[in-house]
Amino acid sequence: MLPRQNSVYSASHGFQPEEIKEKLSAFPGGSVDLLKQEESGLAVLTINNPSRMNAFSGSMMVELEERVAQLETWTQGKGLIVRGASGTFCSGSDLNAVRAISNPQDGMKMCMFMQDALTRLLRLPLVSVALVEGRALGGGAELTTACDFRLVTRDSVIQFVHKHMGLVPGWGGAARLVHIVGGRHALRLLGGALKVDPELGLQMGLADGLLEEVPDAGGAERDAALRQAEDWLSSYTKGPAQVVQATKRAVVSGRELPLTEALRAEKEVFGTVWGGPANLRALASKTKHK
Ligand SMILES: CCCC(=O)SCCNC(=O)CCNC(=O)[C@H](O)C(C)(C)COP(=O)(O)OP(=O)(O)OC[C@H]1O[C@@H](n2cnc3c(N)ncnc32)[C@H](O)[C@@H]1OP(=O)(O)O
Repeated sequence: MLPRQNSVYSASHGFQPEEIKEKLSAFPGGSVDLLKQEESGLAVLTINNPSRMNAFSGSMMVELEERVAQLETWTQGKGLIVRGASGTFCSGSDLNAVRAISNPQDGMKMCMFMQDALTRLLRLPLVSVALVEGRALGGGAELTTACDFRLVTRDSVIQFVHKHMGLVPGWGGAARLVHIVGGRHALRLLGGALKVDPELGLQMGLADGLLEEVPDAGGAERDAALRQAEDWLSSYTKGPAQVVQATKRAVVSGRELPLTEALRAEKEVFGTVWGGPANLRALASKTKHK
């Protein structure tokens, strides 16, 4: 199979996704649900395993990769919200599955598979937001870093508990955390397994916004958090999908590539919108930026 354009690993790194998918599928439970709203160009990805605080079973890891593949081909998409079901984000990998694949070979394969899926998630040409309600622990904390932004609710805690588990992040979370908060804060969060409440998250730059509390508790409050996240995201997803996607592509290049390569990549992206329909419309209407 040809390596995917946005993948981290290929066969030359010993990456055999089909093999690890088969192994992971032996640990079922829960689901990863994708709801695409064609009209608005917004999608909601829900990590859904409430009886285990939305921990990732093996089959959910496989489903996550499948949902990312679906989003990679969504030409009309503009934004993505990643959330957990039933008012909590995600408690990391399912410890029952982890125990069963705790040998080094399977651990490395699972690590490559999840790093690859989450890197492709972050590289999607969509503006992505993790809506963090309740707890985001271990791999759940890593998942929040695979989104462009993090919005948190008053009750939220993001905690890289890996050190307490005798681990370090294995889903790409350490590398991404350093990019988000810098090496010093990343070392504090990983080395101290600090509980990041909204205040600390905002102060360190891990959180991009605190959502308002809505007095009516329960299901209505959870929907209210989703509505608020959609409103927040809509400032960045206004306009044609082609322009939103081009903007995100230019940022991904700038974020990941050395300057000369990033500039060349930006030129390629620029070529996709220069003289395009949105550009011609703006020129014809003599847009003023007051
Ligand atoms: C590279 C990836 C690294 C990783 O992700 S390692 C995994 C890191 N995550 C953890 O260690 C989470 C361990 N769990 C906890 O700390 C607590 O369950 C947690 C999330 C704080 C919730 O506490 P409480 O609100 O008191 O609820 P509880 O403990 O009764 O949990 C409810 C049920 O959910 C289960 N659960 C929670 N997190 C899980 C997980 N990661 N894997 C498997 N099962 C998990 C928990 O065992 C309990 O199930 P049950 O009701 O006893 O059958």
